[in-house]
Amino acid sequence: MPESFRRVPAGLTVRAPAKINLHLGVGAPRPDGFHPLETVYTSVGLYDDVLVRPAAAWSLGLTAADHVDADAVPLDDTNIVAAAARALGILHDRPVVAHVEITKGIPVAGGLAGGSADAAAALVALDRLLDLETSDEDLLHLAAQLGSDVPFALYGGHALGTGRGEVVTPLDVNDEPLWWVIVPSSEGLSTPAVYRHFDALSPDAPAEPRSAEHVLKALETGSALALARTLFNDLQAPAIDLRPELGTLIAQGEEAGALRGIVSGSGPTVVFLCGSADEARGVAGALQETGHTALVANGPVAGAHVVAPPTF
Ligand SMILES: C[C@](O)(CO)[C@H](O)COP(=O)(O)OP(=O)(O)OC[C@H]1O[C@@H](n2ccc(N)nc2=O)[C@H](O)[C@@H]1O
Ligand SMILES: Nc1ncnc2c1ncn2[C@@H]1O[C@H](COP(=O)(O)OP(=O)(O)OP(=O)(O)O)[C@@H](O)[C@H]1O
Repeated sequence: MPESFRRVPAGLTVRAPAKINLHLGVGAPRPDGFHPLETVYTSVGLYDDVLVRPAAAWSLGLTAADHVDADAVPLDDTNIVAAAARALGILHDRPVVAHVEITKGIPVAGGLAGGSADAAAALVALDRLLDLETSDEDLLHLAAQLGSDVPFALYGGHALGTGRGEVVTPLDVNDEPLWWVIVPSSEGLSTPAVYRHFDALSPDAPAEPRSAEHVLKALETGSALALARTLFNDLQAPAIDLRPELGTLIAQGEEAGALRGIVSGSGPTVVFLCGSADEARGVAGALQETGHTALVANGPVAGAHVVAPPTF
């Protein structure tokens, strides 16, 4: 092939999903301030995309869906995507620069790990763009440095999380699709603030977090109803104490036909597990009529993955 026909790929897009904690058991804080967790993560089809293009200097842009508060995302060095680029640069001892464009579908500070999804997507995208050939082990290590939820965003699927949430073991369980209605709030909640409120409300929390055994058994059956009965979140009580309207919302969605409603992670997003796609659409419609944003999504879905072929 003549040299003039050889084109250098101009960019690629990596997509990463939101997460929901099917079980979130939280223990008393460790000496480093983090809380020991036993959690069961699942990924859902609500995504952020990270597009990277070759560039001589670092730049970061953002486009956001209507239900996402774009103003709440910093575009300076404090963006977790910039931190991901710095971490890759340190590992490979070279500058990691690119033009990066985040397209956000995951609400900000919503308990759905949107920033973590961006970090995981950026690690994969920048690694590919710059041919860094980072090993999976190193990617997971960098992910854990960036945040407790970031390793799971690389895996997707269903997984057990231990440690502070960063030790992820993929679960080989029934992959029947689960149907969710996701109801974000217009204002986010700070994850550290919700953990601090957990400490204030539960001064005698046991060192060991509550076991995920019931959710794990229910997942094996593939029954959404069995799973609904076992959903559990230790951060729900502090999140509702900070935002009492979340309790009302949960009751409203359950009355509208959801099998169960629960606060997602540190909140304030509430997620409703439904029996089918039709039931999810019905619950979403009922909540939309009362003025809520209600998104229908299913899962589990893949973790961070390339979605667009290189553009030329
Ligand atoms: C609530 C969850 O989303 C459940 O999966 C996660 O535990 C939060 O994970 P994340 O946002 O990736 O959290 P990180 O960025 O690692 O930590 C942010 C802050 O949350 C608190 N934090 C987080 C994880 C953990 N196991 N214990 C904590 O106390 C700490 O105050 C920490 O400074
Ligand atoms: N790329 C990013 N996307 C969203 N927020 C970011 C990003 N980079 C930095 N941030 C900051 O991180 C904070 C938390 O955002 P994020 O959306 O990850 O919260 P979350 O979904 O509650 O996370 P988690 O469920 O992991 O606790 C935001 O308020 C924002 O200031």
